[in-house]
Amino acid sequence: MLRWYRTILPPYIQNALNIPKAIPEWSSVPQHKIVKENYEEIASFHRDLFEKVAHKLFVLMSIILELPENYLSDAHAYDKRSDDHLRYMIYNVRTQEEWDKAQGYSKGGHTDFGSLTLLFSQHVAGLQIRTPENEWKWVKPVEGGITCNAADTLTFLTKGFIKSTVHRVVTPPKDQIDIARLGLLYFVRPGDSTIMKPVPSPLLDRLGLLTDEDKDTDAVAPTGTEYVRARVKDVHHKTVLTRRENTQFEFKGLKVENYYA
Ligand SMILES: O=C(O)CCC(=O)C(=O)O
Ligand SMILES: [Fe+2]
Repeated sequence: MLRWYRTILPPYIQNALNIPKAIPEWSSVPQHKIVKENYEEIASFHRDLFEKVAHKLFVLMSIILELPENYLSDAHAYDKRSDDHLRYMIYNVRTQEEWDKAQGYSKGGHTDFGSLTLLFSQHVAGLQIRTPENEWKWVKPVEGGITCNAADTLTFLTKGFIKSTVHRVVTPPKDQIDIARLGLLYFVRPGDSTIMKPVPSPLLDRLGLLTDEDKDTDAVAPTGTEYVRARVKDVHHKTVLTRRENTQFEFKGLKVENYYA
């Protein structure tokens, strides 16, 4: 589970350290020395992030969806087994030529795989989001702020009512190009006990978004963990990157657009 791994870019360009949730199920996952030495602080920060930020956002969304207010938070509960993780990610200093190479794969943007991504504000610009009008906009750093991206499993659970943010990381402005860009992110994902069926929201029903199959409590669907792992495998576990812009990824009826590689 602990992975220094390549995301969609070559390792000289970008490295990530993933730290799974601090729950007994993941206690035997090997830890990097720096994580071991600071684990108490990391573990309480991890849980706080869920309880003080993600939980509240889920409550707001549940209220909007006219569901019991803990509905979405329970579906992503911190104590339940799921592949949530904190990620330290560094974009090493690179030349314009290296940025160009990397952006060949990332310029179309992407959506995140889980339900919510919390990104701690940092001062090296790079993150952009795509507006509904298909324009790219810089995400401005907000001192002490957290940028929150809605992601694909939340889109599935709400039948597209909450839409994944399409985003990308581009070359920082000229005066920041020689500064390494270190980010801290928290990925919230549905786990083993969350079945990937649309939520029974009266609002979604009134909007005509729920089909008879969506409302059939006996209909079979993958768990959050199954879906997320299939998606991770499709994007990250490869030795050769192939262009997949304008294609779709589909797993057991759950479909998303590939905007990049
Ligand atoms: O580094 C960033 O600002 C965003 C990274 C990102 O989009 C991701 O890891 O999914
Ligand atoms: Fe992302």
